[in-house]
Amino acid sequence: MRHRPTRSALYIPGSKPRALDKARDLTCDVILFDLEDAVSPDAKIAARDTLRAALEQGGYGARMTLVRINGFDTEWGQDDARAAAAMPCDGVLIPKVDGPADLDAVADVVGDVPLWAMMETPLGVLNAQTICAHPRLAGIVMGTNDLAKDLGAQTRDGMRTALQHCLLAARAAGITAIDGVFNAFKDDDGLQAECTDGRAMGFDGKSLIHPAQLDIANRIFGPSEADIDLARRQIAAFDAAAAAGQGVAVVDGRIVENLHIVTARATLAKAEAITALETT
Ligand SMILES: CC(C)(COP(=O)(O)OP(=O)(O)OC[C@H]1O[C@@H](n2cnc3c(N)ncnc32)[C@H](O)[C@@H]1OP(=O)(O)O)[C@@H](O)C(=O)NCCC(=O)NCCSC(=O)C[C@H](O)C(=O)O
Ligand SMILES: [Mg+2]
Repeated sequence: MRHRPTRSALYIPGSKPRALDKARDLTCDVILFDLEDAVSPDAKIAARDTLRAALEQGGYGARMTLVRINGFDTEWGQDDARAAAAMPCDGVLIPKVDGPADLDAVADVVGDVPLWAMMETPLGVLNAQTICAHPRLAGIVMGTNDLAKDLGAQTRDGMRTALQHCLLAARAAGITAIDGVFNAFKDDDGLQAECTDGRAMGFDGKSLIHPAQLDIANRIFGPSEADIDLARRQIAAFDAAAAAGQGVAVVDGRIVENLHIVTARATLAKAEAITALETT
């Protein structure tokens, strides 16, 4: 079960001290410290030191901290990986993963640091099963901008098969899956619709580009009061049914079986983990 909250995963350019500082007070569950696309080529080398200093200074609380490096097919990738391995972070996020060999190559450089993969190339999506089954992989983040570019997709629906295929692979491997970004960061209605869609598909959270997007993602990917109340009532009804020798209960006119109790317990565990994170 994935109990560490990942409702909101905010990209922060590793080259921007002001944004790195601001992130200490933001309500994101995951911070994606970026050395890749959010950093211009002329700022990439200096960004490593800027980011290392920010992480060493700390203040990011219990949020999950991942460092996105440049790919090993670029001049920066290997040095980024070496630098990230020495930073106090929870994992290294690898862009444009095409197959498990890309993970092996980074694993050889970073040692025991957990790996995360950006799923954003057609080949990577086709190889999602072997990528997600990699023993070092802790989670995936969808890269819908790169994916749309490579597919020629003009809408989210054009990427739906890829999104669901990657989600299936992540679930089969028991790892976390975070949805792609919504670029129009001033369009709250659009973000809400896309978060609702991602949650309905099964994603654990949404990657974000601006602090203004945090509240919507946290609300939609977190259990609501109604979800928590239903989970509690399902557990109570099922326990009562079991005590009476029944294998099935009924709540709000719907059957409740053991598998629903697994989901209900996960909902309560997620709510507790969110409360713990927010009070840290
Ligand atoms: C999109 C932005 C360039 C907008 O920046 P800005 O014009 O500064 O916005 P605001 O003036 O509204 O900012 C208000 C304050 O918020 C801070 N801020 C802004 N963005 C962030 C952030 N991401 N993290 C932390 N803090 C942030 C500003 O500093 C302002 O603070 P203050 O001065 O104290 O008031 C900008 O949001 C941005 O750069 N966003 C990140 C873009 C990014 O990371 N892009 C790459 C990742 S997306 C991607 O690559 C996905 C994937 O690979 C794919 O293929 O899909
Ligand atoms: Mg990308």
